[in-house]
Amino acid sequence: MHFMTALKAAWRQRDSLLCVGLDPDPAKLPAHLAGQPEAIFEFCREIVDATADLACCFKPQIAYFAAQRAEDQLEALIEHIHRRHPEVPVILDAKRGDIGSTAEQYAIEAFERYGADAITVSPYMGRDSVEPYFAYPDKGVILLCRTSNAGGSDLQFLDVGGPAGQERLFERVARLVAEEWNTGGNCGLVVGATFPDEIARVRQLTGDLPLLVPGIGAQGGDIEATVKAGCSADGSGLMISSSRAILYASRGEDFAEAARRVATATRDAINVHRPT
Ligand SMILES: O=c1ccn([C@@H]2O[C@H](COP(=O)(O)O)[C@@H](O)[C@H]2O)c(=O)[nH]1
Repeated sequence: MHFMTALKAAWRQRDSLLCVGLDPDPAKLPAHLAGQPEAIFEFCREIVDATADLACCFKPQIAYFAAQRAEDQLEALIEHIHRRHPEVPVILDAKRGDIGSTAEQYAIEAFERYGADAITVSPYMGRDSVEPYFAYPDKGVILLCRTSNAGGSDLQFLDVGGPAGQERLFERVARLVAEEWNTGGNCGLVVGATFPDEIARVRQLTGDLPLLVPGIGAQGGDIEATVKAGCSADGSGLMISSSRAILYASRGEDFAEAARRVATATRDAINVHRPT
């Protein structure tokens, strides 16, 4: 199924714009799992099973798995999500960016090895660097636009000119993706919840394009401001991502129940502000 079709169905069926981020940090795993050979998989599997009915998508961050030589556990986790929760799409947060021939390998890794439904990608090497991902017509390609970190402004706020004589780099990215690169209808953009004014600007420039919005929870982004700035006309359009606040709600044996409680509260806090 096309990533966008699956995402829209998950938004609707689950009545949720919450993306559950899967960033398994070995230093924060519950004590009873630490040291076990498949600890990362087991931890994430329990989180996934406890939150799947609350989430419009899952977002494993590849660095947390690769750093622990746990790519096999990432493969097993995505396979588990597809088998047990086939209606919840998986975004591999990899932020890849390289010349076309190397991007082809990254695309094989994300979509064929891991079986991800979508990937995050940097747009800064230009169109030919993202085309290999577009060669997979059913897969989502989510491009960095206005990232959630403060230092994102160093470059993303640079004035690059443009039709009106003044345009910030993230605005150019938003326009380029919405107007020129999204010919297959499979693009989205990353815009941080820590910058609601920029979310509103990106929404203004991109119509109904799906936005992946990290930065609530541990990074302190404002849920109400995010939802009001970013929802599309039909009250969807957002994948609002939270990782640490959900994953580490408890370090005890009740970690999955605690994660479910936080995920439920986050989904509800988002829904309160959605236009009806
Ligand atoms: O601009 C960005 C792009 C990606 N991320 C990723 O999202 C999560 C955020 O984790 P929290 O624990 O919810 O803060 C993490 O995987 C980042 O790599 C981002 O934060 N900002």
